[in-house]
Amino acid sequence: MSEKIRILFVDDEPAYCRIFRSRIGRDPRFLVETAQSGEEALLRLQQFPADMVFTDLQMPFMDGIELMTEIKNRYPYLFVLILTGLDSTSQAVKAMKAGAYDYLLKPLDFDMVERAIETVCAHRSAFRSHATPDDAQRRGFSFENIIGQDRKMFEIYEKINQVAQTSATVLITGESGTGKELIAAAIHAKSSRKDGPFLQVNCAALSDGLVSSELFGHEKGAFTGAVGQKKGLFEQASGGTLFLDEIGDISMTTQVALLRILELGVFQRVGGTETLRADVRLICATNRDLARAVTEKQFREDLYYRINVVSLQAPPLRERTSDIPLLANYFLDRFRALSGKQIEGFTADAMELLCRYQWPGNCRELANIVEHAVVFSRNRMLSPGDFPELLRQPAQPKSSVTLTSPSTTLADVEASLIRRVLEEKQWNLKQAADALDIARGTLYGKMEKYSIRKP
Ligand SMILES: Nc1ncnc2c1ncn2[C@@H]1O[C@H](COP(=O)(O)OP(=O)(O)OP(=O)(O)O)[C@@H](O)[C@H]1O
Repeated sequence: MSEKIRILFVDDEPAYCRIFRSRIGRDPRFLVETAQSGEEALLRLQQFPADMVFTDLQMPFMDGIELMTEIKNRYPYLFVLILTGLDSTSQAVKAMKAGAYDYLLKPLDFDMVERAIETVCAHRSAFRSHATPDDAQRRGFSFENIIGQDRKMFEIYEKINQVAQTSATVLITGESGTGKELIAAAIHAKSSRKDGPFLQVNCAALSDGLVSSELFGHEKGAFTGAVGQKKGLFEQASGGTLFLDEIGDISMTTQVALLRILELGVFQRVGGTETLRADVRLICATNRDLARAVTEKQFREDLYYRINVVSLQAPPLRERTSDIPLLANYFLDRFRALSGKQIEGFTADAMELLCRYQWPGNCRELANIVEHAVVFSRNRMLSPGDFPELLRQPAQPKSSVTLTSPSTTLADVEASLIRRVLEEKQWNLKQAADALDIARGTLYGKMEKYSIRKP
């Protein structure tokens, strides 16, 4: 570790700042700065390019979560760790959901602090490999073109590193737009086959007949239009990796042929008799529930087990909201460069909007929305008005829960009632709490619990 690790410690108690500085700052590997409020921390960060921030949760004015949100907006690549007392662990959970890397209990155990710093450093350096000078400020968050610093993503990176060393067939599952193709490309790039080809095919985009000929090739005259011999992807990808996207959509006939390749390592071109040997690492992806397709007899069970030797699940974006600012800025950089516009960033409101939206189309949808905003915005900062109305709509119309629906739970009803009363009271918390006959703190807690926010 040649460079010193820069740590900003934020706590409104000066004594805590002193202790932290003297205990952690005496380690030659670390450089420590302290701040006694969220506002001071933000000022400090302008001069002190920290690698990580430790912040107390409860502070007057700007609390730890507000500070973290602001930091994530301005410096999406920064790791934030939250310090909390035993009495406020529920807040710590909230902080984790809002993107904290970890939380530590107060009074601080400095061995734990050191371990936390070392874990952050390990993650940073393990995934730093592809940083270019332009990426400098995003050190550690790009892993083979995959952007993300949520824990779930680090788990993916670790798994990619592990499976890349083997030749096992990998099944990547996850909703559309979660980056399955990037993960497949990363496995290839990290593997010993990296100098060989990486080819991919979207099975859903091809008709049944075409999939077979695309994968295995065909002989001249094998079918109408087969005017010459054609090598399939299994031959073209020899020595490399073949990525079969939307594997759940292939026909039973193709499933049998694939099974043969996986079991015996051989195949034949369509219309051919020659048995060819495949030297290809196979990575498959699907956004379908393949296990279910197996039970419904739409997918062969034996093939399912063959392709599912190692499985990797790409998390949906709504489950790693802490990555939204990072990704939004990444896409902004990309499209700003293409458009030549001088857009500086996102307003806080705009970022909040992006972080609150559910992203059914995941990273692809985020990329599209940022691109659209960059193309059409006339402002230096992207603001809520630059984004589609869709983002401003509440996730679900919770205020209209059908009480007779068998799936309605007590929590649904409570959330619905709270939302309705808040709307009636124009989001005046005191009046709403009075109307519901609960304390304002309780109302606030329930709003947190059900993610109810003023639109
Ligand atoms: N973690 C990420 N970092 C950077 N870009 C991402 C990330 N995840 C997805 N993207 C971008 O989002 C788009 C969709 O990603 P990708 O094609 O890998 O998703 P997918 O899961 O394979 O989708 P589908 O199931 O629809 O094929 C691409 O432009 C990709 O570059």
